[in-house]
Amino acid sequence: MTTIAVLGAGKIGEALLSGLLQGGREAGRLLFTEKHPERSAELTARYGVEGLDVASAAQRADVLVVAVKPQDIEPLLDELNPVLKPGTLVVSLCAGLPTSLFERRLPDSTPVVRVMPNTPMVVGQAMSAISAGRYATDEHLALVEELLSTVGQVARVPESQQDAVTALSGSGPAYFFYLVEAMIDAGILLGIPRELAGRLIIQSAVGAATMLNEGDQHPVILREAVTSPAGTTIMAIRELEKHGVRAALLAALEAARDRSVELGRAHEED
Ligand SMILES: NC(=O)C1=CN([C@@H]2O[C@H](COP(=O)(O)OP(=O)(O)OC[C@H]3O[C@@H](n4cnc5c(N)ncnc54)[C@H](O)[C@@H]3O)[C@@H](O)[C@H]2O)C=CC1
Ligand SMILES: O=C(O)[C@@H]1CCC=N1
Repeated sequence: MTTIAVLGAGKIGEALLSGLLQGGREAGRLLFTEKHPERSAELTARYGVEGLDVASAAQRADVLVVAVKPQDIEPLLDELNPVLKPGTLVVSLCAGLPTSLFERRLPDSTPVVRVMPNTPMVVGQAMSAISAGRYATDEHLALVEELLSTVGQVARVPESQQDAVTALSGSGPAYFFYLVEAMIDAGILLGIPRELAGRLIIQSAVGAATMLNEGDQHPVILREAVTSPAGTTIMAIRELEKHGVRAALLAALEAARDRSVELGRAHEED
């Protein structure tokens, strides 16, 4: 069985470890590195997974999953370069960083797969998009696909689409959390106690998501079915249109895509 080491066990690194364990992977086949010792001890206590240094992880693992912030990639690549075993698959979860950066900074012909996951991985509901680097074969892609399909859905995309994907599904959960937060505030405005407002909105979100996921109807049809002539919903929709919410979403996702491009450019030909 493949041994996987997560390099950088922060929010998404932990989501992956916990998702893989829930998906049935043995703790003994998972490793992680973490530069903060207290964080490392906390994760070992929580999941029974061993934390170690980068050189030992590179020796023992078949797959190294890089999950540090894009801004922290340089020192990690410097550390990894001299200790990487030939043929080890490097999987990057880093927003914006192209596979070419890893290929340039790691030993010749290192297979690299770029992934954009998202945090619903902790509940086995991730959306992950994967792209092969220059030296990654179809078998490498299939291995990453198999691994990530235990924690959610996986789509193969050309690497040229990864910045846009980052704006859509990578950051996507944050937009929904933001909407839920704002709608709960609206409940407070309307005099509903916070706990009840939370229940009403969260269950509405779960119900709507299930209809989108399990039914075969377009979101427009589903929204129209709620919008009665001269009813309540159309009054709310008019306000959303008046305040440019659709245009705001288009601009927001464009800004997220642009930031992903910028994060990659910061490491061009260093
Ligand atoms: N948080 C999210 O929703 C998503 C994050 N990502 C990507 O995942 C990566 C990690 O993001 P987060 O988990 O949110 O960040 P985070 O800051 O929570 O985690 C990064 C972890 O890496 C550790 N670290 C940094 N340098 C290290 C090194 N040289 N060796 C060992 N550990 C080191 C840090 O101590 C920290 O715990 C980023 O590149 C981000 O773009 C991708 C998709 C979604
Ligand atoms: O905000 C970020 O940069 C990361 C990448 C996608 C989601 N979170």
